[in-house]
Amino acid sequence: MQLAFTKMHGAGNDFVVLDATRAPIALSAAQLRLLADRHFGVGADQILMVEPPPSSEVDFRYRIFNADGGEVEQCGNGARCFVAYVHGKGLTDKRRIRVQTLSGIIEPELQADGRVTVDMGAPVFNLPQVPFDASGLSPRQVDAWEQWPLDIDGATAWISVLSMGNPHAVQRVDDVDAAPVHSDGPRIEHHPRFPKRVNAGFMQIVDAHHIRLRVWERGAGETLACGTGACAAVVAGLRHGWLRDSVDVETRGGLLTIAWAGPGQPVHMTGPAAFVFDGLIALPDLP
Ligand SMILES: N[C@@H](CCC[C@H](N)C(=O)O)C(=O)O
Repeated sequence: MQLAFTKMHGAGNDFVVLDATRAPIALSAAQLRLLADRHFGVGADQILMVEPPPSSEVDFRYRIFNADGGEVEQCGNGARCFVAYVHGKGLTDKRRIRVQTLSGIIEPELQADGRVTVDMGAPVFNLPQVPFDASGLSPRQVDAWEQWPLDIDGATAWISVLSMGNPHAVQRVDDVDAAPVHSDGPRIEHHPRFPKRVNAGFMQIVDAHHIRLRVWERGAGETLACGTGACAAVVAGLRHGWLRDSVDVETRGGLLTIAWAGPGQPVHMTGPAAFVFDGLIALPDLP
């Protein structure tokens, strides 16, 4: 099968974007893994599939697959690239778009400077909905919100747990460059208390409007930026009283700005979306 694709990135979180608006594209998990493979395929953290709207309520459907081939609910950097893609490829001339994702409707908007702002919806704190199994654990209160003790091979990491449509465990660290992202990240991702696995964020507070963040992503490993991870970290920092209003999130791939007005309110994320190249790949049949 010859497959046309576009390579994009949002703050270094990179994507293979596929246009399934004219004809459906069905790929096996093995084919998705090959597309994402940096040696044998195109290379990407996630594959994004642009599809026709499932109802008149929305303009498009957008599906997200991690590099490991698993379909997931939400992707913040992907949402920005999605908007730049449908606009750049002439699939719509609307600058504000309503998009159906696996975890609900989001509303991204293309700004005049080329950046994209996304209404990511309200964060979810209900633990079974994340999902996180807190049975038998005693939380500690940090300002308005609790942190949970997560046992990692006998050591305790204090984590803030929430969903941005997808699951996140955020911990505060003194120095993000020295954080155990590659050792603890996979342990947290696969921790039995997270039945659907989890994205593990490591956040250094610089000041009340500036954090540095690294994220070990479920199904992709450490990425240069994670949009939902940035939203989750800022929401945690605001609820714990470490941050104020609008916060710049410095990632290894670029800057994201996150604003949140409090529980029940949507999180707004602003950041870049960039085209890299268009291509064609011969994809073998892989069950
Ligand atoms: N890169 C993303 C998140 C992609 C999905 C995530 N790895 C998950 O499994 O939930 C972002 O920018 O939000």
